[in-house]
Amino acid sequence: MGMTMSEKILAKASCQPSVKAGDIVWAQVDIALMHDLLGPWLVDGGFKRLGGKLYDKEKVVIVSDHCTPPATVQQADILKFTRDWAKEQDLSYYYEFEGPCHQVIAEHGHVRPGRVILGTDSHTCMAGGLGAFATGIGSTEMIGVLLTGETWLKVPETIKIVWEGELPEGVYAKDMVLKTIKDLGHAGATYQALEFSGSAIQNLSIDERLVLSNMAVEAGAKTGLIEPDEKVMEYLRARGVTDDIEFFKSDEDAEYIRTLHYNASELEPQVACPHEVDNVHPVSSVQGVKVDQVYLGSCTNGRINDLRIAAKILKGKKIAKGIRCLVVPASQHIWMQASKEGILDILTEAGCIVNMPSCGACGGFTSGVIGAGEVVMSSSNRNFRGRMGSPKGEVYLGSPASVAATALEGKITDPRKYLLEGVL
Ligand SMILES: CC(C)[C@H](C(=O)O)[C@@H](O)C(=O)O
Ligand code: SF4
Repeated sequence: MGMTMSEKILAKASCQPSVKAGDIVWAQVDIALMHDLLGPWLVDGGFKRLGGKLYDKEKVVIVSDHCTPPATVQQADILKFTRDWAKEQDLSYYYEFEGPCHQVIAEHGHVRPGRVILGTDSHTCMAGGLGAFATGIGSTEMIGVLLTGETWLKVPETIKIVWEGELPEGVYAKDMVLKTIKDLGHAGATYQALEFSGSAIQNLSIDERLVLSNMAVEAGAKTGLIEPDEKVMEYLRARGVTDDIEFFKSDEDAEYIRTLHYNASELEPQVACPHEVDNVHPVSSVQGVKVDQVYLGSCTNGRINDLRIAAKILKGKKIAKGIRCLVVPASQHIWMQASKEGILDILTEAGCIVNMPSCGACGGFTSGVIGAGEVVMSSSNRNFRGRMGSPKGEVYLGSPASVAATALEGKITDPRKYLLEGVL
């Protein structure tokens, strides 16, 4: 019997010729990722009581992103603790004020096909878009990883998600993943891996593939993998990775617990309505809902391609009166690129506020929180009650194009209206 990508990576990580779904393995961890909010200040006590010696200072990566820039003294204290801890442990890789951790570790070449990446953040699964087995763990579990470089994992069953055909203009990876989550349900893939495949996936840029993997956890999945290809190598080479890299691909006769088939050419823009990510409807049935704020950013959809799409829609126009449009590039690198391309000027002239790369507004941690009764259209990955502030607020999720079109009209709007002349 053949093996899936997850099975192959976990066989390698546990030094076995083969493993199958359901096996419990001791896996060696290639990258242990922590961020400020769920990092050192939580693990330090247990870590020190158990010896306090890191398994490998080259493999532990910390990114301060959730408390940046700090809005309260408590956040400033957490940030300081994190920074001091990274210094005390003499870590080779500590990043702060650069953007959300998942984007930052991808840009710095820490994410590579075949690696096992465990992080104290649920969206660690984003690294699956580059072919890594990546998943979120709790801070307590992280203590064991920091000390030993290993942890036990149950090899997940895999659900295959096949997208064939060509995406129509104005429809993006975000719409694909929202549709997939709608069908799976927000707990429909619990402890299972998603594997995205098919011609529509192969045709996606790396930036777009990362959107799919990022949101795998919103269906409860352990991870969301995409078979690596030459595009992945180009992405890594552009980020200074020169090593030879082994690709782990699923065998033809690998066993899947379930397969879902989709035709991308039939898809229309999708919107997740409050307060669950699987409460997804085509934009045509949600349009007209009035918003107070739009948010374009996050590790899900704050990359350069996302900002380019928004700039295309907003160029030479003004956002609707009375609403706020927060734009947060997903990293400093993306900020600089957007600045070079004149995108930040276009967005600012349209009336948007461009904030520094951070998790701050995505989860209502440091900025952009909403009050009772306020409504947001967001390009992020979660719309849980209270996600961006008041539990009496409402968050809708859509693609960057849907977010930009909504900013123009002040109400949820089909982006194809601005991208395709004469179609709507
Ligand atoms: C703060 C943390 C619990 C969280 C996560 O793990 O995903 C955050 O990054 C998010 O997106 O909600
Ligand atoms: S989902 Fe938002 S809060 Fe969570 S890591 Fe990504 S940008 Fe940060």
